[in-house]
Amino acid sequence: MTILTILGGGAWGSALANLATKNAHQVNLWSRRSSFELQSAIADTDVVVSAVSMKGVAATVDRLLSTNLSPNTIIVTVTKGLDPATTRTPSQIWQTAFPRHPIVVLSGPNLSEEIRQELPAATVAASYNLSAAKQVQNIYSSEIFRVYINQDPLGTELGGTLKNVFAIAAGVCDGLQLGTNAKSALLTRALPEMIRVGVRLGAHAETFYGLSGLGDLLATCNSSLSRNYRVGFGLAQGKSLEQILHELQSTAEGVNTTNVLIDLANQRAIEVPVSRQVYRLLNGEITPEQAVLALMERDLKPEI
Ligand SMILES: NC(=O)C1=CN([C@@H]2O[C@H](COP(=O)(O)OP(=O)(O)OC[C@H]3O[C@@H](n4cnc5c(N)ncnc54)[C@H](O)[C@@H]3O)[C@@H](O)[C@H]2O)C=CC1
Ligand SMILES: O=C(CO)COP(=O)(O)O
Repeated sequence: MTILTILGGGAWGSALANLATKNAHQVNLWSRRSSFELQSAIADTDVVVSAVSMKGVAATVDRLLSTNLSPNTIIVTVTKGLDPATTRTPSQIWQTAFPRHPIVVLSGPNLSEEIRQELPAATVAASYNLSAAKQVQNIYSSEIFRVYINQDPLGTELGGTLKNVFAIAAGVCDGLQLGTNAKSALLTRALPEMIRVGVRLGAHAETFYGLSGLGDLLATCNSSLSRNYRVGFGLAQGKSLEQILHELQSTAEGVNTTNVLIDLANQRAIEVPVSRQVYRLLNGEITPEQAVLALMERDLKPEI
């Protein structure tokens, strides 16, 4: 039996707590509204899982730094976002704050509502520390949750993060009823765009063809369970971003990720045509129809 402490009691943190409990592990679920102190939640813990949204990562890191976490504790991050201040990923933030702890990224096509219903799913535990990735694989694997491992945490994390931008675009595509051809073209062109960004940031291209890249892209872009998809769908219906986010009452990381991604793309001259239209749409510069037209009228070029 392993003792886990899950930080963040939102949709994903709760689902991950259930998965671990069903595997007979001891789980402490802590959130900033908990009545007990973080120090007591992490006493004797083997694994800390950070399941807070991007806007809570810095504060959660600070809180954990103020505890006396045992140096052997594995830190798992499941946040799919980018830090607006530094453009860093959550695992990079955790690794900087806890340089001696093994950091594992857990990411894949894992819509929390389906996991809650105990439908079968697969995911990836990725770390530079293979032994830590294997421990997380063993902790979480079950007949309903199949966990693979790899040694590209950055690529694994960026797949789950960047696909949210395209999930917004996919929601627009479906909301405007553009058809199956358009949707297939969008998802296919999304993948090289994710790879272009990922490789420039130091990730391996192959990782994006796996569960955490293509897998999560397909799941999120094809499901109305996805909050990011619902953002795009709502924009296509003429709703304001503010209204959509108010109705969601939950985290849609793609909005912040798009803004940070465009900053990064501008700084490093990375070509991100689809993301750029999502950015212009989210920032009220164009309508959904104009975004589609802008993509169709780009200069003609070879496919690869
Ligand atoms: N829901 C899903 O299907 C999946 C979500 N994720 C990722 O997991 C992360 C959390 O998502 P959800 O649980 O779905 O979101 P949620 O909106 O249900 O919960 C967000 C969590 O973050 C915490 N939080 C927010 N701001 C905070 C702050 N300033 N300080 C401390 N804690 C703060 C909240 O208390 C809550 O526990 C996101 O990055 C999301 O992309 C990853 C895989 C699946
Ligand atoms: O990352 C997810 C599924 O893998 C959840 O997607 P949303 O955040 O768009 O709901």
